[in-house]
Amino acid sequence: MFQHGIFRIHAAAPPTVIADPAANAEAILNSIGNIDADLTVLPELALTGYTCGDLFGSDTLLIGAAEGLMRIAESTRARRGAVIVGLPLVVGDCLMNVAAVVCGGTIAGVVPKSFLPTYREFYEGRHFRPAGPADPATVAIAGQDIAFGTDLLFRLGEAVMAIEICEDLWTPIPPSSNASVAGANVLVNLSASNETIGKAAWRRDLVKSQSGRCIAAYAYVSSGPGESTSDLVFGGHCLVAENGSLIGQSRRIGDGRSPEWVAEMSVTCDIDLQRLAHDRRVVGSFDDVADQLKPSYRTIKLIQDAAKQAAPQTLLRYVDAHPFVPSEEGELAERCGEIFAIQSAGLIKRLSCLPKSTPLAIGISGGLDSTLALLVALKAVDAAGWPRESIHAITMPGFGTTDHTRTSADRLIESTGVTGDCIDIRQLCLDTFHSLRHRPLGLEIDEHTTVASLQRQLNQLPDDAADLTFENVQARIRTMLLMNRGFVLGTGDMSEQALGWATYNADHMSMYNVNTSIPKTLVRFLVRYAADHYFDGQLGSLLHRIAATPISPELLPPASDGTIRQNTESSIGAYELHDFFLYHFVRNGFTRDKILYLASQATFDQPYDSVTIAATLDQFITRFFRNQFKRNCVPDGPKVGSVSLSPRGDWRMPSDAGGGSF
Ligand SMILES: Nc1ncnc2c1ncn2[C@@H]1O[C@H](COP(=O)(O)OP(=O)(O)OC[C@H]2O[C@@H]([n+]3cccc(C(=O)O)c3)[C@H](O)[C@@H]2O)[C@@H](O)[C@H]1O
Ligand SMILES: Nc1ncnc2c1ncn2[C@@H]1O[C@H](COP(=O)(O)OP(=O)(O)OP(=O)(O)O)[C@@H](O)[C@H]1O
Ligand SMILES: NC(=O)CC[C@H](N)C(=O)O
Repeated sequence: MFQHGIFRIHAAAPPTVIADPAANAEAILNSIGNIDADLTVLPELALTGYTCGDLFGSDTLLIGAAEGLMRIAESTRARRGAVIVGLPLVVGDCLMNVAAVVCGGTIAGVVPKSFLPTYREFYEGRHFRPAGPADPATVAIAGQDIAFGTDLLFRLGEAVMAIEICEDLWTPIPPSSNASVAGANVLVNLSASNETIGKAAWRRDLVKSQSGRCIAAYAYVSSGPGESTSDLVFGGHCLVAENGSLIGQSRRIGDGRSPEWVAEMSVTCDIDLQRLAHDRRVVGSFDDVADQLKPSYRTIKLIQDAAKQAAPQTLLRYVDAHPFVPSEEGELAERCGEIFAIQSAGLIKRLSCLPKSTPLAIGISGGLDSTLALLVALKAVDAAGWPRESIHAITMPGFGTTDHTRTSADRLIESTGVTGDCIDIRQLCLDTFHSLRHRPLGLEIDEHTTVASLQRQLNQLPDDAADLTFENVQARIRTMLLMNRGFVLGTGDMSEQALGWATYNADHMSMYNVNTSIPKTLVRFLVRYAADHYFDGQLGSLLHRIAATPISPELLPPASDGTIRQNTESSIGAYELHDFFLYHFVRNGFTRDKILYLASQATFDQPYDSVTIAATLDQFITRFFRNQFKRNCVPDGPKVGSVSLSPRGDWRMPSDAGGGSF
């Protein structure tokens, strides 16, 4: 068993020899012999082949299948993990289509198929009896009584496995639905599902949606092309899904890749059982149906030799370094389009509650966040039929404003047809320092100090000069000016809120914040998307220039060459790390150790060493807890994704909770 709740599943459709159990057992053992997995799943009736027809009536075939099962069971004495294989089994006076679970050298239990397809190309009812209330609780195999029934769950470490067989999944209420409510988190399907046009997509959708509905892993293995092709062709489609997402799938006949005939299909995937457990706890409605469940389930604990439990350390699961930014271009564009539409729709509705053409005030810094808010506002006023002039885009240069962002801001305002204004806030700030008797960055000021003289002195300060009041006064003056101008559109993004990287009651406050649920790592892609799809020409190129600007609050003076000195990421750590932590901390509820482990498996844009990653995570956790008081009074704004920090909707936490133990 891996650490951190990682459970490895190998799903395989080995070569099949119709009606030759010994050959099939041999092929299975050859196929899975070197596989190191917690669970190996093989197809429906894999020991005989699914397409044996009336040969299922042959004693020779049935005895051979039982012998094949014993061989596979024996092989698990020397291997890690459980194996689940399909075979025909005599139960009382009938023949049943079953899945046998073997582990640690023994047969742990047998689960029969509940729903037999006997329509169109299928006629299982001719050979088998479905599971039913009269089924025995045990069945004799090679002189041993083995647990038998659809009420069996198999526990291996943190995994609780339930089994269904092919058609079971294609019914309105698959048996795995009840089993999941009874505690199963790994649902297994042994299948023989032939390929016809469009069926693979349907099968994949069923697997994905059942894994999502049951908040579980779902492993599906269909018979391979070695089955008889008298009438049907089987593709060997193996799929593993986890809570609605496909984690991996094998090749299959008809997948459009050559060569078309592959004897053996398989896929190996790592499932995250801790993530599933977290999601089940969070979705409180998940087991509301529990008291309507039929008879209780029997749980069989699988025993394996302790010496064989050590697992490989290389994770097969892809750990996305940028969970908020899809790496595939098409998916990224689709996501940006959807998010931009949600942001605009949120604002359009809010506008509908205001007197027409109320001034919408936005502070335009030339940075990414305010640009995105402006673009959303443009979309919203256009859609609401308000004139663009109702947007009041105001630049408010201060002591730290650089020419680069100032120029971007001016050009942005010019090229969008909004009402523009520029208010130099420095005199107001100087007056405020006087009133507060505050020495900005330690500099002496008196009645002779002018904005120009103060700016000169500020520009000569060393790079490490710091003064929080100096920064906050500028931010608060800007907000005061905006608030007296109209309905203020907030610009702060979700990552800033997570870290508390905003001045309380300044850029933290607004009347509506369209960026409230946008992670920082996605902002530049949203701006680029808008540039490419809605605002082409000159404005489009300007937006691309803005998208390339370093992230900075520009509250401290620029460096002597006029460039941005205060780089946010060098103060608080890289946003790509913070967004990674935010996703796993809030969305998945993972521990510090688990987040560090996942970070060690991800490929970030920058090559951070483990010390930097750990230190940045500590900074994230400390800031996240310390700054809940800011999040507890944020303005309304649209949620766009599963991760959201709204104190009304998604993340309710006392402001005085300590993060010491996290
Ligand atoms: N704020 C945000 N801004 C931009 N992107 C954001 C984001 N939060 C998550 N994302 C991204 O969205 C993607 C999908 O997120 P992930 O956490 O995997 O989301 P997932 O659990 O797969 O759910 C996808 C969507 O379906 C919804 N869902 C799923 C299952 C059940 C229910 C229900 O109501 O019962 C709803 C869920 O709320 C979410 O909106 C990820 O790439 C994630 O990083
Ligand atoms: N020079 C400025 N002129 C007008 N508004 C400003 C100026 N500087 C900051 N603001 C306003 O304050 C908000 C927060 O500024 P800050 O620079 O701290 O954050 P930011 O997240 O980097 O924002 P942006 O990416 O928009 O610069 C900005 O989004 C903007 O609305
Ligand atoms: N073996 C089965 O139960 C096959 C039936 C299933 N509906 C399929 O076509 O894949």
